[in-house]
Amino acid sequence: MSQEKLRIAIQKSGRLNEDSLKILKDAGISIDNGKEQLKASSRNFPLEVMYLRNGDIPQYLRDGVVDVAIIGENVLIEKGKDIVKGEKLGFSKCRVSLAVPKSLAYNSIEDLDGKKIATSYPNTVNEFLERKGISADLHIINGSVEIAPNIGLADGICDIVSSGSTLFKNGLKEVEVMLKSEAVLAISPKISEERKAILEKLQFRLKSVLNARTSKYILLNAPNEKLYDIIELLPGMRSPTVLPLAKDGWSSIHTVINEERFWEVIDELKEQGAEGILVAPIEKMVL
Ligand SMILES: Nc1ncnc2c1ncn2[C@@H]1O[C@H](COP(=O)(O)OP(=O)(O)OP(=O)(O)O)[C@@H](O)[C@H]1O
Ligand SMILES: O=P(O)(O)OC[C@H]1O[C@H](OP(=O)(O)OP(=O)(O)O)[C@H](O)[C@@H]1O
Ligand SMILES: [Mg+2]
Repeated sequence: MSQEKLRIAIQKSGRLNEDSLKILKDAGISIDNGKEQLKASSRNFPLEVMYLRNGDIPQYLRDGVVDVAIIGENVLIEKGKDIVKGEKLGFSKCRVSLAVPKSLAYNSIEDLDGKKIATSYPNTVNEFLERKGISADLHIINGSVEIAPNIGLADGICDIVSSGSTLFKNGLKEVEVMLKSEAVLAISPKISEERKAILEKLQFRLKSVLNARTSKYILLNAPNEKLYDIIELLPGMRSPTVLPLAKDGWSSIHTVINEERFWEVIDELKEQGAEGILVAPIEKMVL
């Protein structure tokens, strides 16, 4: 059997680390994780894990030192345009935005012309401003960007926003959303054919986990005369399963539904006479 292993980069510590390891675990991949180790192997999947800084990962992918990575899409946009973007992984959702002090009157992007902007994402800001025909003076810093206007370092900032609480605490307001981001799989342009075959297996497993995370298995009881109205609200993977109940004139309907869709139709289901609605998580979903 081939000894070939796929090398994956995971953020060493920070916002992506835990969810990245969790998605691999949910995909049935066990990683022997000595806390201080920078490298680890899976015992049940041909995978070698390298723990790296998120910001360094594009370069490692470019050089082919790692084959694949879990990384914030915003980092790829900033410094990994040549890296292949794979599946979106549904966690670490955020946006990259421009913000200015609350007290500043802001009407349009033109208000930033000639101003000083502090950021860790110079390429993203430059591209955005260029598209808008605006030129600004960028001040590149690596962290605590939101404090810059308060200490007289810049007129505005560009940084990651999620809940908005960091902006709020620093007396800033979000004025332009430049892009939206979440964790993605990123693939080295130098990956070998042999490792690509392992990657395809990994992608298949990740897709099954992601499908399962966004879907629910639902069971409900319905009076037979309402069966078809209820089924219409619940398109299943192929079609819902209908089983007769011991009680005459009633059936049980089982189906798989996107969780958001479930909340959209719940009131209608009840109006149509659905009872005893159970919603259960799905562990894996192979389509
Ligand atoms: N507040 C947030 N909410 C949601 N996602 C976020 C948030 N902040 C950052 N992210 C996402 O998580 C990624 C990692 O962020 P984190 O702050 O842990 O690391 P970093 O400082 O950008 O990178 P490095 O690993 O190089 O130190 C970011 O690139 C972004 O995609
Ligand atoms: O809108 P919010 O929910 O407040 O999140 C946004 C903040 O989160 C990130 O910083 P992080 O906490 O990762 O700290 P860091 O500067 O050490 O990366 C980002 O750089 C913002 O400062
Ligand atoms: Mg951060």
